[in-house]
Amino acid sequence: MEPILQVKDLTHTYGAGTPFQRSAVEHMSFDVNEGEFLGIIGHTGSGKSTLIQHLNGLLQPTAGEILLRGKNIWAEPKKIREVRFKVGLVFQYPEYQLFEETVYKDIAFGPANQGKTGDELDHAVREAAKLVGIRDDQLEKSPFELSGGQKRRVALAGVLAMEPEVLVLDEPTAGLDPAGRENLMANIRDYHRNKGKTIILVSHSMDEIARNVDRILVLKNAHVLMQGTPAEVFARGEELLSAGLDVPQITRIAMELKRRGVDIDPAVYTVEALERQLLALRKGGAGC
Ligand SMILES: Nc1ncnc2c1ncn2[C@@H]1O[C@H](COP(=O)(O)OP(=O)(O)OP(=O)(O)O)[C@@H](O)[C@H]1O
Repeated sequence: MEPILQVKDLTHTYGAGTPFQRSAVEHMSFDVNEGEFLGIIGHTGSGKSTLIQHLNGLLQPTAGEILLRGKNIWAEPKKIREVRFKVGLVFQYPEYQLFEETVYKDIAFGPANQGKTGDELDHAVREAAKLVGIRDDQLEKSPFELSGGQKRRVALAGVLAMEPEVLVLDEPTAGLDPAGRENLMANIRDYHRNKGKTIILVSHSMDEIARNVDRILVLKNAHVLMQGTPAEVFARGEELLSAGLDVPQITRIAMELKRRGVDIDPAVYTVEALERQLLALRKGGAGC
């Protein structure tokens, strides 16, 4: 099946032709499959935000292409608005962009712009609110009466209400406490499971990435350093650490056990997988 999104030899240079010229993305290529949950990780300044702003045409490539269902999104620049509806981008700290007087109106802003009216608009708003755990009685409140985590849910609902084919989330859990982070990720996982939509998640947290995604893209200094399933990427734990990146806590423990001579495969990233290996070792030992 054709990938839903293809990034082909993408380069983006800020301030091209000026003394401040800087390439934030250089020759990046990768595909995103329909229904996939892709995680993007990389240290600060590695190019994550620049990359994802190309996926819905907020930034235009200096070189290379973005294909959505096989079509270059800039083939007809006048239609870039449609691309922005199909690829929904939720920025970092999106709650700062809430401005309407009620939660309902804020969620309705995007889908109304898309041309939805009447029952269709009402359904889109209520459905999106439900997906992110905003109750009906909160819809008529001012967004400013809500907690930080709830405000963020409202901003996310505003994008979901546009029913994007691809949802791109830039650090959706930044600044939330551990319970808030896990609650929001649970909503995002449910959305992925129930709607089967493609999600691209940018995160600084290897643990968050490891727990949620099907495939990982690791960026370093404007390039793709590696890509693969979590098992494939974490099998290269030493390389990640020497590139100044993190590994999930479980992988770190497994790597340390391996270093101490325990006969273990360090490419594990879930408690269950580590437990299985340790139990197998114990059984093996008991049989000796
Ligand atoms: N508007 C801009 N003008 C000039 N340079 C920029 C601009 N935006 C980003 N950069 C530079 O491009 C590089 C990549 O930045 P980008 O924000 O894409 O990285 P990032 O991986 O998202 O970082 P973070 O994790 O801190 O959000 C950085 O060196 C940054 O300083």
